[in-house]
Amino acid sequence: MSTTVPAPVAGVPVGPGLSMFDPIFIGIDEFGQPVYLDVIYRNILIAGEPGGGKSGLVNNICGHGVLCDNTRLVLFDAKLVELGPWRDLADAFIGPDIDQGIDVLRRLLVVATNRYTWLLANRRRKLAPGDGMSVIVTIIDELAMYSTVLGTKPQQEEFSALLRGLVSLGRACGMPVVAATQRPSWDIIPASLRDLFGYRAAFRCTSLNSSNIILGQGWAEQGYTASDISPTNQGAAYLLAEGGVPRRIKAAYLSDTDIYNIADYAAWTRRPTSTPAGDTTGWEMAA
Ligand SMILES: Nc1ncnc2c1ncn2[C@@H]1O[C@H](COP(=O)(O)OP(=O)(O)OP(=O)(O)O)[C@@H](O)[C@H]1O
Repeated sequence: MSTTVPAPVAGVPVGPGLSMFDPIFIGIDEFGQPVYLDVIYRNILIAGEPGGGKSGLVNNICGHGVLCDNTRLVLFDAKLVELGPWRDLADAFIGPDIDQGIDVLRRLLVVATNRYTWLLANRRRKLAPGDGMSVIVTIIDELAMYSTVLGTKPQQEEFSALLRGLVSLGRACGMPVVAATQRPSWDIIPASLRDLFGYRAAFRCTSLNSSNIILGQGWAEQGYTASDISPTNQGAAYLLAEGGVPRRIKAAYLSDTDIYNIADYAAWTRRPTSTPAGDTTGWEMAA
């Protein structure tokens, strides 16, 4: 009897695909226990002063997302380099172009409406894993660039209104939003927008007020303030999950090399293995 050893390339094992319906590992709490997020039905607001470690949390979510077989990413990064490593894996990558940002948000709202029409027709109120529809995660790194810096005032207002619409609509139809900003101020994060985020992560802030703007009014007075995080403790944050109490966490850190390694591996797992039917583009299939 002879045995055949498969060629190394043919034998590369593909790990079981992750799912956006799985909890996402993002780091540890102050007792060393692992911390997970359920991003699928909750939007996430991430804010804190520059250099506090926000991009670590954002990259943990991107890293999980690209390794999922049922997940599409839509990335907004006016600085290009923060989310740039994931750009080839995204349905859309929007740089410092507010017109493109507005177009993509409008398209996402159409997709969200289509999904609700489908849910209604199927007597359902939210998307479930067996529905066969992809999860579309929109990630915005530096929200303030689109809402206060790029474009004209009417464009910024339109961007903010569309984003508010997506944050309101997205969670039950499998289209969560992750938004990060280094400017925790009322003009960037009004309470009406903040309260639509089921998760809020406050990285180091300079004042109690900034921390309250992220987590919600009154938390600093109860002892939960990101202004007590040391400037040298990058990656530490208070994480508030809807209905809970803020929890001190330390986000897992991915170096640039780790990020590119994950992105390369994800590109390999997502490589086309057969010709798609017709001429449907990935973006159209997202609906
Ligand atoms: N979880 C972490 N553990 C250890 N070091 C970290 C962690 N997160 C960040 N750092 C360190 O802090 C530096 C700044 O972090 P990062 O760029 O994530 O901050 P940021 O809040 O995203 O800043 P910006 O607002 O300027 O984008 C990193 O280059 C890294 O050296």
